[in-house]
Amino acid sequence: MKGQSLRQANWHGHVLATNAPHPYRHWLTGGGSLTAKLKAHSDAFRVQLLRQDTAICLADEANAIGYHRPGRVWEREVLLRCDNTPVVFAHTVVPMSADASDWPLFSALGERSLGSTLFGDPRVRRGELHYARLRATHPLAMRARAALAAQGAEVPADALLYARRCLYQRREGTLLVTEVFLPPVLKLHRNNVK
Ligand SMILES: C=C(O[C@@H]1C=C(C(=O)O)C=C[C@H]1O)C(=O)O
Repeated sequence: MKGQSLRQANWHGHVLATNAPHPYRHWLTGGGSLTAKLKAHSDAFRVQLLRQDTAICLADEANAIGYHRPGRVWEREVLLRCDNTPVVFAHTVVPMSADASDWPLFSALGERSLGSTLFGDPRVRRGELHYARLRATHPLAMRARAALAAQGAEVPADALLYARRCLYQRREGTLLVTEVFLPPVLKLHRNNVK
């Protein structure tokens, strides 16, 4: 959809135009694992687990995971850190109907990257990437800001937060990953080591 730029977060089919200049394009687009990409742009990569428990999914993600209305899911939230700087707030939800055979490693991930279990598993199918600019009041924008504030780091009040979302499927299971990119990600540079 040429020319269509990023739109406000309601996720429905907003495709990042391939030609529109966008500071976050490098991070919002592209296949492959975000973990791998972040590792290539830092000397030290870490997943900081914030929470992994059951929760009620967000209103704008219920439909994407096959729920008719917001309902209980397994929820995982992490900060991805490059050289100890938080650069992504990631939020993943899995329907409660999923069983261990659908996502065998999900429940015990800890601070291992989810991506390390998704990419390279031939049974995992990755859906389309959807993009959004999150309103300041979007729950994930607020949670990202709160997570950073709890770490003593601030996201400038006027900073626009851009996110992408992708549905993964494996056997009968679905898993929805939302990655909120934090302004410091723009300062990363590809390292020459790898
Ligand atoms: C899906 C990936 O896994 C990353 C790691 C996550 C985690 O550990 O919870 C969540 C989202 C991703 O940014 C990836 O590396 O592409």
